[in-house]
Amino acid sequence: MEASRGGQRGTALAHAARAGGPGFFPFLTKPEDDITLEPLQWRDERPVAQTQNQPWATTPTDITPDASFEPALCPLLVMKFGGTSVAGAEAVRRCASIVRKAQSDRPIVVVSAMGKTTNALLRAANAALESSNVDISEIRKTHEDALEQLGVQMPSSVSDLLAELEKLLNGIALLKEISTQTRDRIVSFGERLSVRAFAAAYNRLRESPEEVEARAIDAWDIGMQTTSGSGSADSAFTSVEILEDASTEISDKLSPLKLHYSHVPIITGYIAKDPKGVITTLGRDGSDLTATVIGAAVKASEVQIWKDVSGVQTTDPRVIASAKPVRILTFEEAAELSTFGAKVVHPAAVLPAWQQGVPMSVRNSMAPDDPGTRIVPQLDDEEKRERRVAAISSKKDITMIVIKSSRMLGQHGFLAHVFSVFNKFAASVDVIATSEVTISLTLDEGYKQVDIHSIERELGKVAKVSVLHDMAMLTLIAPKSDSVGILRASFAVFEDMGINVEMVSHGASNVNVTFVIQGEHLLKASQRLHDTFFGVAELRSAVLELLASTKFPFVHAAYVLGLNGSHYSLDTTAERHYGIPVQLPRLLCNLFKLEVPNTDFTSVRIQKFASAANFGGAHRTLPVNLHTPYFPDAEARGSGAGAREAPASGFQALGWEAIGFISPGWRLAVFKGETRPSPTDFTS
Ligand SMILES: Nc1ncnc2c1ncn2[C@@H]1O[C@H](COP(=O)(O)OP(=O)(O)O)[C@@H](O)[C@H]1O
Ligand SMILES: N[C@@H](CC(=O)OP(=O)(O)O)C(=O)O
Repeated sequence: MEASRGGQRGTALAHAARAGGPGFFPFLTKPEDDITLEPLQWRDERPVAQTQNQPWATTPTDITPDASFEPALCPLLVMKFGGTSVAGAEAVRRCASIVRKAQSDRPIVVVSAMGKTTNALLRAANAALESSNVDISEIRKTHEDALEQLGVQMPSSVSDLLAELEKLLNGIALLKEISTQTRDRIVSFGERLSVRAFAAAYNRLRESPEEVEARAIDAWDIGMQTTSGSGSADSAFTSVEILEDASTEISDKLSPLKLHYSHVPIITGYIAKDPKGVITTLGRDGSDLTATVIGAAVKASEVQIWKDVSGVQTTDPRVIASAKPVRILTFEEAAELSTFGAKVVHPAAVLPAWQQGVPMSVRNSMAPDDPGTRIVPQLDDEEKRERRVAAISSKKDITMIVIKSSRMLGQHGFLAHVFSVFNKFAASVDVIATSEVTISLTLDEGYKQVDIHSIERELGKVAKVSVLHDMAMLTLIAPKSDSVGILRASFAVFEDMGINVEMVSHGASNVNVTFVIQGEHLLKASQRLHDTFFGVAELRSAVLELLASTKFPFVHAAYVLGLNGSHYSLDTTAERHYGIPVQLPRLLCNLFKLEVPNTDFTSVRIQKFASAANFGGAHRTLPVNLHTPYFPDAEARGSGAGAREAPASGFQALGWEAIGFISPGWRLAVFKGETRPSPTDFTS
């Protein structure tokens, strides 16, 4: 946590947190309730791999060995490298050396297609279909160049695969048709090529013949079997499911490595076969699912998802540059985050690891020493205290359907009928709200093509139906226990921006609040919400930094500024008075606005604790602190006695509403309404 970053600042943050809230204004925040999570089978008896890749892992001595655990069996570590992490020779070499360093943890490696190869394969298939143009030069070049730059001779398996791919595309060009199964077969080449290149790169790094060799493996050869069907070309959706028995077979195939780590398996992500031997895919970004299914099957010490970002960020860093890393998430939070649009892990991938209690992490292959994000069953108490909003995710291309019917009034079966229509057209509903006569719900069109017209026509027989296209969903991953403050702060943002919230889903999940708004507002609203929930920590640090570095020649340091809407009327005296850094009141004011939106407090004042003595009674001060209430009564003011305990009512009688504290020794005074204290109220 940030508290460990430095002396005064650290203490202050820890102190503020202890005072009962995550922010500077603990007197205005409600104490946090516990987050309740689904019960999990947490296998803490398993040995945990111990490497520099897992700085948080418990030491083996912390672990009580399970009597049923075969001592000679050592756990395996699953490491998945996404396409962005293996986009070229340099990237592949970097990842191979990350794996090599983790060798003592017996890694099982899962690799995606290099860079954007899956997209290139889909383009090649379309070109063959639509213009009989067979061209694999882009795909060939990606792999040939990488191997050449790695100083590796082209493995015959790679040239064989390229030849097979070309043949397949020629077939499509000739027949002028492509089934979804054939399309899955075409995209499977991406992963089949990349594991062979990765294994070759790994073996090139080996320094002695004793060092274990890497072996490229197609996932179906270790038992990755699904039902029949196909994956979507452009979304995480797939119609296939991994067969229940797959887990036993995967375990049978890979568990011998626990006893004798004979080779580094480099396994294709994303692809599988059905029982008839037809190639299937797990949906776009499906390699994460391959990794967690393997991790769960072998009860891995951890499943690491290596990407090109330092773990999960507070929001998509490509969209909002000020996104920050999230250090820890619960499985539940990670699952909600990816289901509601964050490209963190494949939406289905968290579940297998969660069910088996196998910890996960999201790491950065460009910065392997960065701890990234840990995904764990539960937060500890301190982490819970610090948690407000963990992250924000969003989805565009959402369709909202509003179904109005008086038939709903007091009737049963109406909802069942509505859902039967969605079922008939295989449309999956995301968010839903109902009233006596209206049902509002959203469909994610980006996820899966849905025949909206037919749904509309069918529902139109029993109700008035409106379809709103181009809607967007903004989801805050935040504990339900803190939802009042979060909803208040979010609505303040929407109100300020004049954005209509069409639908809110809150309470259905322990950890998420979802707003449906018009798509055109998405970017700006995400930015503002992100500033609201994640600008605070930065501001807090900046304020404390300034306070720490400010030498107050006069211990009593004020000043006052307006908080009128977005206009800050910085007090003109601030710069001259008491050496207060000119940016401090503004920072403080911004911080206050973020933490306590919709406030009608009009001024903020900072002061040094118990300062009166230093003035020898020559000034007046109001060192009031709601947590340790002090109040200068009439006699005390100007007496030099400084802080005296007094009832807050006296304070309010002056029209001054509240005072909190910033850090030990510093107080923050906040004044309400039109009362604007004059500097003479504070100084002699
Ligand atoms: N909340 C988030 N945290 C981290 N990355 C995110 C988030 N939302 C979106 N992303 C994006 O996801 C990208 C990584 O996804 P992707 O390119 O599919 O990785 P990979 O190829 O490793 O699976 C990041 O570069 C980042 O821009
Ligand atoms: N190659 C597949 C599967 C995958 O998981 O890729 P990545 O790990 O790069 O998201 C895709 O592009 O969808």
